Amino acid sequence: MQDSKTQDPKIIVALDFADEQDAKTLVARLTPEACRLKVGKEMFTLFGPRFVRYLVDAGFDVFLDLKFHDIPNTVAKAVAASAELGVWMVNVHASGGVRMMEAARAALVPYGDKAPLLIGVTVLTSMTGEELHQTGVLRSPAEQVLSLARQARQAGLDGVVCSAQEASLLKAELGPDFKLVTPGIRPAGSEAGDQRRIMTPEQAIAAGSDYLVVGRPITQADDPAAVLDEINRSME
Ligand SMILES: O=c1ccn([C@@H]2O[C@H](COP(=O)(O)O)[C@@H](O)[C@H]2O)c(=O)[nH]1
Repeated sequence: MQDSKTQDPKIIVALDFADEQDAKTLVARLTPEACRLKVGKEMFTLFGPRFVRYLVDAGFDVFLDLKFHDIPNTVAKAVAASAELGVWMVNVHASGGVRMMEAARAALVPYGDKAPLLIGVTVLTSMTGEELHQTGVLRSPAEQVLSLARQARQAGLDGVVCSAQEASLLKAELGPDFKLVTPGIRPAGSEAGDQRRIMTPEQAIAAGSDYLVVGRPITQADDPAAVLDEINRSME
């Protein structure tokens, strides 16, 4: 789905709430001009497609972050089901392989310019190099991210999820049009929590991130809309 908005908000607010009303209260304080929204595994498991449609109907671009990873046929069907929800972006794990990603790409062809952006997850931003090694991958995170991003581009995906720490490398290697979606964003002074490969919003934009996923620094703030405004202003 291409941008129909005049503005192109860079921040994607990660709605990770156990309570649907809490999420809706936050959403009521946000606007589609100031941010996009992400629904992940927690809220989708609790509240399902109905909650996604609520956000789409409210005019927000929605990133459905379910990180599909399965056999090609199953992933293709799941990606097509996501397109039916009218989401703006959907993702699959790039480590599922080129054939799986090609099947996902093909499943979106019938949707034409209404198809969501299709993005490959590379190495989770919560992972350190040591943790990656423990999974059997002996490359550094940057090397593994680049390898998976190359496969994602080969399969025709629109971009990848990576950490902003890898953004300048990927922009240099894969060009300006391949979208980089970067979680692990932490404004200076905020808690890293379980994230490990982090950057501030200003650093992420300077490194070449196209979209910055920000969850807890906004959703757990006393005034989430004010924090979002501050982040948007810091990136101008
Ligand atoms: O590599 C990844 C992929 C996805 N995520 C998701 O982004 C948000 C980040 O939330 P914070 O509260 O800002 O840490 C969360 O929904 C993750 O599931 C990621 O962090 N890293």
